[in-house]
Amino acid sequence: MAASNKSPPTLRWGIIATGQISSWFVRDLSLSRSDAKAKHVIAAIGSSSQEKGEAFVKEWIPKVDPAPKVYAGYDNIYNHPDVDIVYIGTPHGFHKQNCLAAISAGKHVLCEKAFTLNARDAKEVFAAAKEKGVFVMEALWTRFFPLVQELQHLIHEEKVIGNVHRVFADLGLDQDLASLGPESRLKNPALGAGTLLDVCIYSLTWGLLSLDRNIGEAAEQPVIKAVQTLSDTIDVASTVVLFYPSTGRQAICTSTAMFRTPDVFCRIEGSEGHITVEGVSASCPSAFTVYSKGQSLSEGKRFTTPNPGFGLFWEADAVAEDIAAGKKENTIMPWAETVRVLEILDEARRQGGARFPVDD
Ligand SMILES: NC(=O)C1=CN([C@@H]2O[C@H](COP(=O)(O)OP(=O)(O)OC[C@H]3O[C@@H](n4cnc5c(N)ncnc54)[C@H](OP(=O)(O)O)[C@@H]3O)[C@@H](O)[C@H]2O)C=CC1
Ligand SMILES: O=C1OC[C@@H](O)[C@H](O)[C@H]1O
Repeated sequence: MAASNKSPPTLRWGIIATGQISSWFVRDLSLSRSDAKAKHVIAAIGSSSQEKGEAFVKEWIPKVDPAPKVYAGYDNIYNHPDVDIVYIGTPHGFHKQNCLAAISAGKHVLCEKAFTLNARDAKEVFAAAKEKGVFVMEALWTRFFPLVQELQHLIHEEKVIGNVHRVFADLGLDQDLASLGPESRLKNPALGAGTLLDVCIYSLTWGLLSLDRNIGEAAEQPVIKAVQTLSDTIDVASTVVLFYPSTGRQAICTSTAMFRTPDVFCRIEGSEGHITVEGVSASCPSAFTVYSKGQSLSEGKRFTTPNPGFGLFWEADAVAEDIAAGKKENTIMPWAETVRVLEILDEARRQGGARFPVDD
């Protein structure tokens, strides 16, 4: 095949919010990578205050040249002439309004997980995006890790462990919620607090991706069984069981705010063996090991791929390629998949009892 001489696309980002995930995201955008599939320009940053925005640039991307323009408030980002796409790193409860504002200004959007507080709101955002003709994606970064792509290939195409029948996936954090004020995004139900939207979404991702090669509308819809441990109205622990009646396969997807999950956070069991997945958390896998039936711990085959940053640049590259190709949604995280996952989360909260004011 002839080598392509097309240069990688350039995407100009406007960042709203300067919290933890935005800091990781801009750091990853600014990485120098020989295999980058896109050139990322951090054009502008919007924060609750000018000082906070400037401190963020100084701390996280001091060497980016030219330095991004910093603004107090988010409106300047939505309307910025040098911004192609708005990255939304606010708490869950603001995602819908931030997305709608960016879309209304004609910008593409990459919005952090959980995309909205419920499936109804996500559908509203996608309807607005469709009408405006812009690209929108939920930043479910884990799905874009080459390691996760490789794992899906080995499970579903090569069937390295035969037929998968059971999955355990956990994301637990020791969050010391008692020390946080009621306004914290981890405590305030109006912001979508609770482990379900914050971290169980990753455990669910492992269950869904391991048990079905299809996503979105093509996926088999599992039966959902859920329980939640509540503190006031937010969940401090959730267990969501996915049950696929066609074959009886099941996933046990869990989260907690009271205990940090050890490195091995997921086990995928099949008729011919099993796979363990490890990493700092289910959001950020670093390796997996495939064991054929009967193999001991030392006999498994370990897979790993280098991650020179936090691992957020893979989704950013995918977005840039999609936008350059004129696409409005991404095939790894299409709109229907975001809605499907939120419908599962809605059902888990209906059964488990966690409520958000927006539900009423
Ligand atoms: N932390 C993580 O590891 C990851 C988080 N995410 C997702 O990213 C989103 C943000 O999470 P994270 O970065 O941890 O959150 P942080 O609390 O660290 O940051 C959120 C930022 O949102 C802005 N903001 C606007 N209004 C409010 C408000 N009322 N309360 C708090 N913050 C507000 C603030 O930025 P400013 O003052 O600049 O406007 C704030 O710094 C969530 O959807 C989360 O699920 C995704 C992957 C990983
Ligand atoms: O997405 C996330 O992953 C890691 C957690 O620390 C964080 O609370 C969450 O938002």
